[in-house]
Amino acid sequence: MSQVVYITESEPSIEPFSQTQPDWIHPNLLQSTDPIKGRQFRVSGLIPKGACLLVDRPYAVIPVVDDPANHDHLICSNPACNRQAPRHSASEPARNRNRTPCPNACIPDVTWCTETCRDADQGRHAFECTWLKRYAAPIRAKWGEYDFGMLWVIVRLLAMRQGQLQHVDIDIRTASSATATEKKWKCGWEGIDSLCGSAETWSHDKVRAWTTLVKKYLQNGPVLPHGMASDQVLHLICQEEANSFGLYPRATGVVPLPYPSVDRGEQFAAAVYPTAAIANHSCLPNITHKPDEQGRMVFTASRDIFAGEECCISYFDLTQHTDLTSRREHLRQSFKFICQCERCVSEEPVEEPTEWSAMPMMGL
Ligand SMILES: C[S@@+](CC[C@H](N)C(=O)[O-])C[C@H]1O[C@@H](n2cnc3c(N)ncnc32)[C@H](O)[C@@H]1O
Repeated sequence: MSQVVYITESEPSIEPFSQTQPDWIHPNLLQSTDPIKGRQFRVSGLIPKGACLLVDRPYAVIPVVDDPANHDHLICSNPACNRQAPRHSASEPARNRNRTPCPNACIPDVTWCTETCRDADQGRHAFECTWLKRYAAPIRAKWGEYDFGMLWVIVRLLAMRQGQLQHVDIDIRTASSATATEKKWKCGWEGIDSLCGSAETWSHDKVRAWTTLVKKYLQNGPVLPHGMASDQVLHLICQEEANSFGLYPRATGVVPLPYPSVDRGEQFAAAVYPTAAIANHSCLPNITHKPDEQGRMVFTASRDIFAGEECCISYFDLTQHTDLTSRREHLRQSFKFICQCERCVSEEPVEEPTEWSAMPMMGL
C-alpha cells in the first residue's frame, strides 16, 4: 500500500491508534480459512468453558440512542475511553459527574464523560465536527437514522485512519515491517482494510444509492480531508455492513437458551472491530460476546472448545429467531449471507428421492 500523509499546518493532530495487537487474545486461538465462509477462528488446543478468548478494542464506535440529551447510556466520544457517560451519578466524584458536550454544539449524540476526555480527544473530534454540524440533520431528515449511522461510522473510521497516517512512522509503517508473530493479527487500519465485504454482492440499485450518498456526503475535501477516492469509500461501506457489531448490555449467543427467556437488551452503540470481525456466525455458537465498560468486545467460551474446532459467535439474539426458516431469513436480510452453520445444515429438510417405479410409463 502506498503511504500518503495528509497533514497541513491547519490540521489538528489526531492521537494515533497505537494498538499493535488486540488487548487480549487466547494463545490457542488461531486464524484460518474456510472455503465457504472465508476467514475464521479455530483453536489449536483446549479452551475451557468460561475462558476469555479475545478482548478487542473498537476502531470506530458511535452511540445509537433515541433522544441522546436525555439518555443515560450515551458513550464517551474519546476512543481511548468509550465508557457510558450517565447524565448524573451521585456516587461519582463531582469532577467526573458532568457530561461534557461539544463546544461547537455539533450534535447532542457527541459527548465526553469528563473534560479531560474531551480535551484529549480534540484532534480526532475536529475531523468529524464540521461534517456532523453540516450534514447530520439533513442526512437524518432525508435518509433516516440507519443511513446516518452508517455514514458516521465511516467518518469515525476515516478519522482514526487519519490519525494513523499522521503518525505513520510509529504505526502503519511499523506494522508492515513487524515480525511474523506481531503480524499474526492485523490491527488498526490494517485490520479494517482486511475486512471482507464487496459491492459485487449488492444489487445495482443499492450500489447506485450508496454511491450517491458517498458523492454527496463523504467526498474527500475541506469538510472531510481523507484523501481516499469515492470507490474506496464505497468499499469501506461494504466492509462496514458485513462486519459491524451492535453493542448491547447483555451477552449475545447464550446457549442453551435461558428459561425464562432473557434477551440481550437495548442496543446503545455500533462499532467496527479489526479482530473480533473474523468470527463467523453459528446458530449453535460456542462463544458468547458482550462489550465491556469501554466498548471492547469480549469473547468467552460457552463450553469446552477442543483442538481443531471453529469458534463462532451468534450475529443475532437467538431468543428472537428460533426455527431454521426464521434464522436463515433474518441472516439473509440483515447480514446478506445464507447461513451454512452446522445446525442449519443439519436441520435442512431432506429431499425425498424421486420414486421412479411409481411414475407412469412415459411412452418409452
Ligand atoms: C463478520 S464477517 C466474518 C469473517 C469473514 N469470514 C472473513 O473472511 O473476514 C461475516 C461474513 O462471513 C461469512 N459468514 C459468517 N458466518 C457464516 C455462516 N454461518 N455461513 C456462511 N457464511 C458465513 C459471510 O460471508 C459474512 O458476510
